[in-house]
Amino acid sequence: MALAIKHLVGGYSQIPVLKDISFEVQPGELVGLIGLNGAGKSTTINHIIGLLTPMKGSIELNGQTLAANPQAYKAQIAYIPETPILYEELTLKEHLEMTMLAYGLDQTQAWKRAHELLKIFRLDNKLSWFPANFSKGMKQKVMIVCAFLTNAKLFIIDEPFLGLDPLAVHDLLALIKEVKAQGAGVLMSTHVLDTAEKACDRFVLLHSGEVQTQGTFAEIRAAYPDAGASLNDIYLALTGVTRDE
Ligand SMILES: Nc1ncnc2c1ncn2[C@@H]1O[C@H](COP(=O)(O)OP(=O)(O)OP(=O)(O)O)[C@@H](O)[C@H]1O
Repeated sequence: MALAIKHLVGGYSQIPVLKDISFEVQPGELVGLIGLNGAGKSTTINHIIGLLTPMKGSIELNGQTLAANPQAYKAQIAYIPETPILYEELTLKEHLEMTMLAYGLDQTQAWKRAHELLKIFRLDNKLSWFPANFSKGMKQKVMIVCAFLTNAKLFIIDEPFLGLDPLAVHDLLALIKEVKAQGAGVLMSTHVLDTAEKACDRFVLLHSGEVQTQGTFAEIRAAYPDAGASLNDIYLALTGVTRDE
């Protein structure tokens, strides 16, 4: 078991946004977190990374909880937010050094890995650049490089496909495959359902703060045989929206 969310009720104030959510992400598995705007994807992620505290239910990561052992829990997670969060006063090199320090990585090994990742994302000649000089996609790539430097057990990636060029999407999917093969779990929220259909091992479909359905694409298609052939069709049918509307 990597991530286990059980009966999570949560949100931002007294009124819960998430109403009794349960799902798991197993080691070596890429799970797609799918849902309309406002369905509760970011709220779920905010609970997993510890920005929000559950009102009810539990979140465990390899047996650790945030409440019992915050350091051990957080050390297992690498998070790539939808909107890149970088420090304006730090260079790319300093961002990488900070990640290495924060995760207690061996500098020699980590720099070897960093150079591979920087080359993949064509940032290898930009180590002295500040975030102000990067485009939005380049900032996203910096966050990807920092996340994949770590030996995290769980990667959480919030909508990676909208700001990245097709080559970077391809390279990111290859990296995900690599960390999955090493036993990490990956939870990815996205609206790009055709890519998700091909890449994800399982799906959790959220609707109005509830898990509407979950399973592999084959399982979901078998459960809703009349809903359509693609994840996009099934999702539109399940949320009650037709293509003609
Ligand atoms: N900071 C906040 N304070 C109060 N309510 C919030 C806050 N952020 C989100 N919400 C509410 O929580 C609900 C779920 O929002 P959430 O951001 O989790 O959706 P989402 O599935 O990530 O949507 P999107 O696809 O637009 O990113 C919405 O009703 C939203 O209005």
